[in-house]
Amino acid sequence: MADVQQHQVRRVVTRPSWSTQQQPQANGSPAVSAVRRDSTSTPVRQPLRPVETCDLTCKVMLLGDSGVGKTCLLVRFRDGLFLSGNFISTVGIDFRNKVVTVDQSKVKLQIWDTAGQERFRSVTHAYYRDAHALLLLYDVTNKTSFDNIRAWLGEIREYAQDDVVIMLLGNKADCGSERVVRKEDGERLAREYNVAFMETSAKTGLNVELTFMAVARELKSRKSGNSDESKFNVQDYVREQSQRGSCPPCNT
Ligand SMILES: Nc1nc2c(ncn2[C@@H]2O[C@H](COP(=O)(O)OP(=O)(O)OP(=O)(O)O)[C@@H](O)[C@H]2O)c(=O)[nH]1
Repeated sequence: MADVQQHQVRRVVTRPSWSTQQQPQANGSPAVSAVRRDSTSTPVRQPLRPVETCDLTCKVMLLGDSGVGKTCLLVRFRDGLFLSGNFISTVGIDFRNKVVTVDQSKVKLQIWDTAGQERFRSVTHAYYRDAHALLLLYDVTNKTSFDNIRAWLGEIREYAQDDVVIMLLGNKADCGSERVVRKEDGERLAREYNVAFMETSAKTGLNVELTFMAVARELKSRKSGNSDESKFNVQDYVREQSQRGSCPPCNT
């Protein structure tokens, strides 16, 4: 699978960093106050922000060729920003958390941003097995990134759990005149592999919330095993919501 772009600079080197400081306390109680000393050495009590407790933690991985927009999609979802300008390629793997609310339940999404470059593939493979959901991106302005999707799905079959939730995303949908992959081609490929499909834009925010909320809903319904909720189907949900043309309310 060829890397599709050359890059100027490297993003900060990141390593798999499962920091316990970002986890809620085991007993769910709020964190205690910390003591800060000011310039006169008088102790000043500073309340720490309460640690948010969650009903469910899901590991979501972003996959796809280098340059398709994985980091931008994550940043758009988590911070509501678009990283334009020079493309800085991810090195290795990194993760960010975001808590969303699904039907009164707090779902923590641990979103792993992987390097798309081939030389990091062996590093990222090691993380597939733990993932509950995989967002597989191609760039609608880059045919090679689309053609490589079959190879990515092969790797997913090899390294991920059989029941992992997979969503195929055609990113950069805002690039009208540069588009070389038609939406119908993405839909057809998704149907062939029986995975959910959406076109997204990290630049405009198109379908970004919807993507992550659909994943959170699917994983929550699987976890709950509740007869009504277990009827939830991520593909139907995505289809319905995209036809409505708007994102459902998502409380973050
Ligand atoms: N127009 C447009 N540009 C985008 C979009 N998403 C990302 N880009 C641009 O595409 C380039 C690559 O984006 P990244 O998010 O760094 O790509 P990546 O998939 O994380 O790349 P690697 O870290 O190398 O795997 C950047 O210059 C972004 O500004 C989008 O939705 N629309």
